[in-house]
Amino acid sequence: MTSAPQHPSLVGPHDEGDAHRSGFACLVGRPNVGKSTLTNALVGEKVAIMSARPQTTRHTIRGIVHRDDAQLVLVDTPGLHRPRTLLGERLNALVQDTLGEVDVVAFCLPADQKIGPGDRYIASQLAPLMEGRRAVPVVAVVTKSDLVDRGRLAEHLMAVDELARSLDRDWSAIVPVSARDGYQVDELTDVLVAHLPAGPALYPGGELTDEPEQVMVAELVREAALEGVRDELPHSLAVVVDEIVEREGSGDAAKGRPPLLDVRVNLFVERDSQKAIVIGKGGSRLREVGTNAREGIEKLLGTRVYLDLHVKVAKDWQRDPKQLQRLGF
Ligand SMILES: Nc1nc2c(ncn2[C@@H]2O[C@H](COP(=O)(O)OP(=O)(O)OP(=O)(O)O)[C@@H](O)[C@H]2O)c(=O)[nH]1
Repeated sequence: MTSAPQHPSLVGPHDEGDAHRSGFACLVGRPNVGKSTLTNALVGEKVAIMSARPQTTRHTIRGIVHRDDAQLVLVDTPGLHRPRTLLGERLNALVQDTLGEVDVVAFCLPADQKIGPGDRYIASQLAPLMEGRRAVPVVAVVTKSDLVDRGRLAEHLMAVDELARSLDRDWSAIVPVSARDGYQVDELTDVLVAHLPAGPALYPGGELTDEPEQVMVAELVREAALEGVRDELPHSLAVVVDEIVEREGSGDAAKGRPPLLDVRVNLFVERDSQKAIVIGKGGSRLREVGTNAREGIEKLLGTRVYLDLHVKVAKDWQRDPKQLQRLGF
């Protein structure tokens, strides 16, 4: 008796239909629909910063799904929303640019919420991308399926189908998933991979993300700085990493002592009153922010970190194009 190979895809030559595929997928959807959680479930490790509150994902964070037969690069976009400030407009422009370049778009609609104006707005933005010679396929992903029973899920799937029809389009597929339970996450990967062109891996093996370390460090500091004061500083905080440098002579490979990194970070707020909130009485809050953020940064970079935080006031940075550029938006 012969036993089946454990990894069939590793054994034997690929025939034509089995060619290695690689490319980009972009997750879009209203804030809080589960894009970051789904990215993490697909990639299998925590790469994007998650939050119970909407709109913390400001940067395009990519995770990479490595398989023997494919490499899928995921782009987790900031929530596509109606622009209110210049920053909002920039984010939307960024989203549109990203969408035009990817091989497939995954449009996330949560199972536990009726389709609303926000979803319709995004669908209307996607519609033009879905036609013409360079049409981008859009897969409708029904997230958080674990929160509803089968009957409601079936109803929701029909409503999602109807949403495309109302725009005279068709989704390439409709896939219900639960990132929490892992339900159909692999199936979704299969569906997305099927839309990628044949090609070699775009990024080397073990690499999980091509997001510059600096952006991820900034996200960790931003998360820690907003903890507990989001209502007071909703969108008024920008975080920029000034430098990450290894302290000379700090590491000793022979003794297994990792080097110490000096990480210098600027936090920009819009008003003096906000600066006071971030710093706290006698600097107590800022110290706490530093401790919490440092823990995450040490995990991310895999070494000891000395975190140096500076809070600065940059008036009305959200509305000023020059300031925005300086802050990396
Ligand atoms: N029950 C359940 N909850 C989920 C699932 N996926 C995400 N959530 C929760 O939904 C909330 C929002 O998830 P995120 O992944 O941060 O949503 P997002 O779309 O990335 O949000 P933004 O960054 O604001 O655009 C979090 O509280 C998650 O725990 C799921 O599959 N099932």
